[in-house]
Amino acid sequence: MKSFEGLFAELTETVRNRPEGSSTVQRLDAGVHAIGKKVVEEAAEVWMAAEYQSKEEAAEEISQLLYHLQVMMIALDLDLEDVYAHL
Ligand SMILES: N=c1c2ncn([C@@H]3O[C@H](COP(=O)(O)OP(=O)(O)OP(=O)(O)O)[C@@H](O)[C@H]3O)c2ncn1[C@@H]1O[C@H](COP(=O)(O)O)[C@@H](O)[C@H]1O
Repeated sequence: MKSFEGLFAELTETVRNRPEGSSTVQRLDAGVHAIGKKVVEEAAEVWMAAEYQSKEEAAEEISQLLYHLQVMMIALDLDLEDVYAHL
């Protein structure tokens, strides 16, 4: 099973190698504004799933929000320690 750290390492590698067809590369190329919109959209989907859908659907939305937050971290050249320092 993938962890937060494992996904971040995978995305960092993906961005370094820029493989053909990577949606992560496309999202990063679209820039911070587009990534920010996706973060807000996924956060709203987490909220709606939490209130009106199943726990499993909420968990899936949360995983997608975590992914888009990691894309934002990479766009801003933040690493895990930069964020963990504030936890
Ligand atoms: N964990 C994720 C992940 N979570 C969410 N998403 C993206 O976020 C979208 C979910 O948003 P929505 O439900 O709003 O779907 P949508 O409306 O079709 O979204 P858009 O594609 O239009 O933005 C998915 O369709 C994916 O594009 C992810 N995309 C990639 N990953 C993982 O990231 C890694 C690298 O992926 P690639 O860059 O595609 O190789 C792989 O391990 C993937 O599993």
